[in-house]
Amino acid sequence: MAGTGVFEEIADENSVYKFYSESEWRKSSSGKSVPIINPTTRQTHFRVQACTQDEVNKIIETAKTAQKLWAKTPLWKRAELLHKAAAVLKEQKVPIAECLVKEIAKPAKDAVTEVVRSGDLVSYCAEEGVRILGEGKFLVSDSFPGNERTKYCLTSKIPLGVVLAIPPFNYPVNLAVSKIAPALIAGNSLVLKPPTQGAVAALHMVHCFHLAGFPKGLISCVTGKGSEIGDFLTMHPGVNCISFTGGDTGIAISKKAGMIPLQMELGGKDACIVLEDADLDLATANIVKGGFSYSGQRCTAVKVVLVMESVADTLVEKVKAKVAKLTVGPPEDDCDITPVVTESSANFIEGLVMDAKQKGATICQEYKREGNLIWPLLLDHVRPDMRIAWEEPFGPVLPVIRINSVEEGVHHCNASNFGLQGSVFTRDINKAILISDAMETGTIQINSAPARGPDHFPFQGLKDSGIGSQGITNSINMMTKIKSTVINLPTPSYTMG
Ligand SMILES: NC(=O)C1=CN([C@@H]2O[C@H](COP(=O)(O)OP(=O)(O)OC[C@H]3O[C@@H](n4cnc5c(N)ncnc54)[C@H](OP(=O)(O)O)[C@@H]3O)[C@@H](O)[C@H]2O)C=CC1
Ligand SMILES: O=C(O)[C@H](O)COP(=O)(O)O
Repeated sequence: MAGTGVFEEIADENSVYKFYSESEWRKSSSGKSVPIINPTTRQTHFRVQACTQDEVNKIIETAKTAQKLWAKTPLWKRAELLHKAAAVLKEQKVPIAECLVKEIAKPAKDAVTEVVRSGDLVSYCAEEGVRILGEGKFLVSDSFPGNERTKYCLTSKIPLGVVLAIPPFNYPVNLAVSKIAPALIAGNSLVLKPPTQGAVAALHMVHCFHLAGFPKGLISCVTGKGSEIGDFLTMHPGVNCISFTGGDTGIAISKKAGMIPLQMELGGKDACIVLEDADLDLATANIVKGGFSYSGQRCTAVKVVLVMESVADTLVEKVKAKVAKLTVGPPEDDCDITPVVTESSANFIEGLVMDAKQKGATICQEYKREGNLIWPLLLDHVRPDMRIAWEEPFGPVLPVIRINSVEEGVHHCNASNFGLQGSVFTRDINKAILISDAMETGTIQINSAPARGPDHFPFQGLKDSGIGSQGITNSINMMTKIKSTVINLPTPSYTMG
């Protein structure tokens, strides 16, 4: 149960969750709180502190001081603490998962999986950090024209300072630790601003790091609405790096942030191209899993199917049959399709469906909605003049566009503003490689649905889908800077010479 057991101290007497600063759980001096609406009941389920700008200033000041000491902490000790945090996180998977169920309507089993995956991510990050941060480069000067061998250059990776982490609602724990763990192992301090929906699960996760015993001020968590404190945080002169996952907000942040490294993982319109020679059962299974798991609220969800006309009828029939078997209902019952995160999301999704219906798309199932719960829907014969051909619903609604050539499919994919992932189903590996090379996205999956994981794989988006690359190794590298030390010799020196 939230706010009990080891988590007792993180909520106040009115069950308002506190924010985390200087290794203590605190109430905001604003005296205000932000409600978290349960997507299923549409009632306020939790409240978190609405932090003030002064509290943010204090947190960043403390983070700066803490980072200086942390950078002097041996790498193996940093790793040891991360391993401890990972263990506590996994031990506490049940209460944290309960929060995910109530705050973001994540199906019960997936909620537990998110927490366990997060613990594994933290441990892997500790191990990877020990390996890659312990290595540097050694360069000699005589490889560049005109130089003798008089200079030895040693490079190492140094921390950036204070890293600001802003994850989205759909993975408030996993996409938080995917920023926290690399930042910490690399010697940075970390300020987390969790999504409002998902903030309480994130606060529980932060408490696991607290219980692991990280030094005072190294990790902080500030809560409040992104629209109210977001700009203050992202434009704060004390922040040295921003790692953000979310929607278009990230584009706005990248325009406002100062001259600091940015890691942005934004939206996607992941296309799934199905060729005539595809294994249609395999494609069907992946389209349904990829399109409808967590009700389509994944940046890597299959968001448009581009199928060759000759196999389209068969594929659509197979997908329809599988969609009919999806269970729909509350996350507590571990249903496949659960309410989408907010009423405004549900309204947005409905708008896309109505636009497509009005313009002549074939609605394969009856459109049904109760509150935030939208029944899974397949839209066939979608054309490029329909909004759903281009916009991401972030809901259980999947458009199918019938194509007459591979080029048509690749063209549709590349005409999108997004470029996160894509997938292609074919038995011809040569064709698959050519299509993969032609698709302008950060990753192409051959014969499988798009996915971020396993979490050590590089994960990146082109165009409006992001800046930089994630994945454990890339995130650690991104949260460091190269420093060189050059040894200048009085005379040229050649090994064995
Ligand atoms: N590429 C990827 O890896 C992923 C991309 N996404 C994309 O994210 C979107 C859905 O997630 P959602 O959480 O709604 O995305 P948002 O962009 O609305 O929010 C993401 C985070 O930004 C915060 N935020 C809001 N306004 C500001 C601001 N002005 N300054 C700083 N932070 C701010 C939010 O806080 P608050 O909740 O308080 O508003 C939240 O923590 C979809 O478009 C989806 O495609 C989602 C997951 C992964
Ligand atoms: O936020 C998202 O949607 C993810 O980054 C996708 O992760 P997944 O592919 O592992 O679900």
